[in-house]
Amino acid sequence: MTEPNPAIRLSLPSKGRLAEDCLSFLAACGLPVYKPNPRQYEAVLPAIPDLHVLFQRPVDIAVSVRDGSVTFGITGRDVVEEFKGENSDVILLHNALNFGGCTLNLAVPEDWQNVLCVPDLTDRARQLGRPLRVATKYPSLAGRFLAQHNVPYQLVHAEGTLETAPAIGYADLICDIVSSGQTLRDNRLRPLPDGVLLTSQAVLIANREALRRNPAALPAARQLLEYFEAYLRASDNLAVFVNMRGDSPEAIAQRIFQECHIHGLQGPTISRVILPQDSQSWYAVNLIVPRRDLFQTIQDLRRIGGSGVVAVPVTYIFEEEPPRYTAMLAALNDPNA
Ligand SMILES: Nc1ncnc2c1ncn2[C@@H]1O[C@H](COP(=O)(O)OP(=O)(O)OP(=O)(O)O)[C@@H](O)[C@H]1O
Ligand SMILES: O=P(O)(O)OC[C@H]1O[C@H](OP(=O)(O)OP(=O)(O)O)[C@H](O)[C@@H]1O
Ligand SMILES: [Mg+2]
Repeated sequence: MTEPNPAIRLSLPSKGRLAEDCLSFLAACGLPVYKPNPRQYEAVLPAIPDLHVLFQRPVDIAVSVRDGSVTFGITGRDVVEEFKGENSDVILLHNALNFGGCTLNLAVPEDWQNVLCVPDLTDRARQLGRPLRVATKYPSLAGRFLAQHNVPYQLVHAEGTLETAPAIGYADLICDIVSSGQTLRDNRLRPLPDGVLLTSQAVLIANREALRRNPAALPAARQLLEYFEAYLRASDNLAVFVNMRGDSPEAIAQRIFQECHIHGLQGPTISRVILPQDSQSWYAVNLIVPRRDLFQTIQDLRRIGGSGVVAVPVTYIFEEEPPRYTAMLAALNDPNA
């Protein structure tokens, strides 16, 4: 096997919520990661042998890609937004990898009865006669949001479980990640409905200058994006096969166009079923349909004479060009960026 190119680095989460889901996502995309030694912070991705895979903390991934020491990274959009800095070289290659979904929220103690929305925080600070102490690991995003909403605030930096800060007494409220909301409830905190700073999920980022400097990284970017896009597009769809009587493929297509809600990606593929003796003509119809439309599709196909509907998962749907790769090339060629 080719040795990885040390200059083309992909950093993946080493721990926390994203670590396992990231490896499962890559494997499901057909890009499994092989870690020769479980204790080592390096690995290979046999499908893209040029890539040198590293493992880092999610925050450190955002920082390493920003600095250019790492070319590509998969981490949460929340940490990318917090750490990318002004006029940064971080470019978002894929903004929705469909795991690590969460929001960054302001949450207050449940018993703050008069605080139901963000503007109420300003009144609360006035009553207390001092800025509100906000515990967070996102000082930049939290500071900007609170300033925009004219809330007098003082940030309290905290590591570990922030949700205990108000009960212990070293902060008044928190700004942290929420997913199911269970951690907030366990700590008698309540999210403010208009206090959502950001919706996050796992994203693929790259360093613009590292890509410009090293054109050998472009085929790796292309392959990552091809597989990610084709896999994510396919995971929402099913391939449906059904046999149908009819005089001709065109006649069956007409019935489908007139009677069905679902027509497939471009249109149905219809091919003749060869029978041992020449009786009636049968045709096999193939369609790609959104998973959520399966029930409707089965009913539609039955109504127009379909029999024996088979539905199977789709692994990949490749478009002619991965749109996000084209967008990446445009971002690299933009002389103002
Ligand atoms: N409950 C959650 N559900 C879904 N995604 C989450 C959740 N909590 C965090 N994330 C995502 O995972 C990323 C890493 O968070 P996590 O708490 O796992 O990191 P960590 O490595 O434990 O960091 P730290 O040591 O600072 O706590 C976050 O930046 C966010 O994008
Ligand atoms: O809304 P929920 O579903 O309860 O999830 C939110 C919690 O998840 C994350 O912490 P995590 O559990 O990863 O632990 P950590 O504090 O050690 O990072 C985050 O920091 C919240 O505390
Ligand atoms: Mg954590």
